[in-house]
Amino acid sequence: MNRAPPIIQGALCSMNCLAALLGVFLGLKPVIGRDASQSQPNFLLLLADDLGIGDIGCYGNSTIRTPNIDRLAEDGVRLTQHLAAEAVCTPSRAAFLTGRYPIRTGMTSGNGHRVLQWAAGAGGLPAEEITFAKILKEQGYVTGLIGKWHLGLNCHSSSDHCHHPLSHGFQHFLGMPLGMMGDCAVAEPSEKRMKLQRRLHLCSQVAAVASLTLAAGKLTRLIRAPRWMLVLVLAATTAMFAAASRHVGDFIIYADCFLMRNHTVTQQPLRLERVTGLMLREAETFLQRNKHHPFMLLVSFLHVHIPLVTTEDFHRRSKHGPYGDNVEEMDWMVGQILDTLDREGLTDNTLVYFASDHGGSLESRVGHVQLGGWNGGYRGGKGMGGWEGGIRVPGIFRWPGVLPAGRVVDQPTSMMDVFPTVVLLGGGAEPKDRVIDGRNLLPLLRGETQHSDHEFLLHYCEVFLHAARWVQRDRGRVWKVHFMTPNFHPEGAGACYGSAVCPCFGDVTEHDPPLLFDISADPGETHPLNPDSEPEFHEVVGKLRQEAVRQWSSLSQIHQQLGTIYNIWRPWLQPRCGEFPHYGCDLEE
Ligand SMILES: C[C@]12CC[C@@H]3c4ccc(OS(=O)(=O)O)cc4CC[C@H]3[C@@H]1CCC2=O
Ligand SMILES: [Ca+2]
Repeated sequence: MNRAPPIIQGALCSMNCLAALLGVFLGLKPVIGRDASQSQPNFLLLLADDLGIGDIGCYGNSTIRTPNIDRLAEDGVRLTQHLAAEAVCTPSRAAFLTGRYPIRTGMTSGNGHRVLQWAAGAGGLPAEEITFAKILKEQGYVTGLIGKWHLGLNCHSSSDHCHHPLSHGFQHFLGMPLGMMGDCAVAEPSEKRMKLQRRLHLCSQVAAVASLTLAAGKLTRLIRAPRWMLVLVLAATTAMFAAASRHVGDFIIYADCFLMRNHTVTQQPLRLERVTGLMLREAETFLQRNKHHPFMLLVSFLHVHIPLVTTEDFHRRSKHGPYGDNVEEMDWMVGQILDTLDREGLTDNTLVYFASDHGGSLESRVGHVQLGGWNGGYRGGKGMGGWEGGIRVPGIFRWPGVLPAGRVVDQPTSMMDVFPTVVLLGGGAEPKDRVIDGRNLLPLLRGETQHSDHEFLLHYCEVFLHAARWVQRDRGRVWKVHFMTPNFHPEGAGACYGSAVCPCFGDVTEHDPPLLFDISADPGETHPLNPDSEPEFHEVVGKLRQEAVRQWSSLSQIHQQLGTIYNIWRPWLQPRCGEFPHYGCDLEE
């Protein structure tokens, strides 16, 4: 790495000293040079599922009430250009936990699968990947995960738990190994059921046509077979597929929608009406039990993913239908957890972080009722690799006395930055044997620097590079180019209505020259620049192309964990409780 010449080092040193003095003036405690064993802060990480950045008050929403999240921002630092590494769940969460782009960890695909699709699939976060939970555990932290995982479960048998949270540094787990889905409530819109049913119908139609062809062959004496055999084949295939497609919904509820407590399946199928209370109670007991010990607790909400499971108390409370009710309930849950932190005297020594795994889903709607989130003034949403609405997420940090209250940071930051930030604060070190793409956020959060440590951020959709961002520090500008964008349906609609998410390849437009935006001046990506309007067009595009090639050549060969063979349902990997023929259980009180 290049070292700065002595004169600049001197200047940097005095800048740091000034920043430190300013910190003391503002009442902030120094954090550098702390004795890790005495002052390891606790970490409470709160992660929403599918929440749009425009859905909370402190990011501009004036109709959904989120007083608890807003207070977190008032008392801490709010990031306005905080970015998920991908616009869907599995790759984004893998990057969050490892600090690495999903293309490095294999937590992506090149075939349209996008996320892990079955709890009984074989793909998942590889054992050799290092999560911040693993490092913090080694540093003496008690680590816990409550809620959604979606990073795999088993490799070879239904209980090897090779990808389970407890194999990745978490010591306590209560939650859904896959995550909440529309199909967990047999509700509309469905994410998997409809597609599976469509496939089964297609199969039954093919079988019917084959049987009819046989019949015709027999009638014309071209094929020899007894008539009863034909009738039987025709009836059996259509009955089988009709029955199968009718029971697909029940099958998914059983196969994917269940709770695990550590290594045991404790509720199958999940009892939707009880899960919010269960998660809250678990968070409370975790905080009480570990208040005398450094801890890291990740509360990975099942809110605000469809089917928008909301308790009776919050029904029809918001002005935004079932989605708004669900956001308001999640905000209330945040308040309950923060209250516990207060009651247990943990607030001052706990760094709290709040974010969403990616942007709100524009396609989640039934008729004209919108069931997905709103991404403020940003274009696009969940599943769209490059457009800002899919990847720009809320990002709030609070640590009283250490981080300035009410600070707003507009610089680009990534959810991958949480990895080095918590690892270093916890007294650990970043792994040296692999590329870590995240950057320590502490200097930026404390105001010791005004600049993002990222010069480039690349925005992949599966393995396809859809867009890239360059922070041109000397000019204070943030550029973004789009190499590919999804084609919307209907044309110009702003989303891929009729599908769960937009595709990453195939039905996309490749831009040559790429679309260029000055994100600092045009965050809504409304005015693409061209070589005539922007003299730096070719320089910026060239720079970003060069970075894309540089990063591509730094990758090593790796198995795609979301590829088809790892991402299909394997009966022998199916976690279950109960005994044949009475599968299912409820061991949670
Ligand atoms: C439709 C699909 C199966 C469902 C896949 C899906 C499910 C849940 C998602 O939400 S989250 O990212 O976990 O929060 C996202 C997706 C996106 C891809 C969907 C799959 C495409 C092919 C297929 O059969
Ligand atoms: Ca999600």
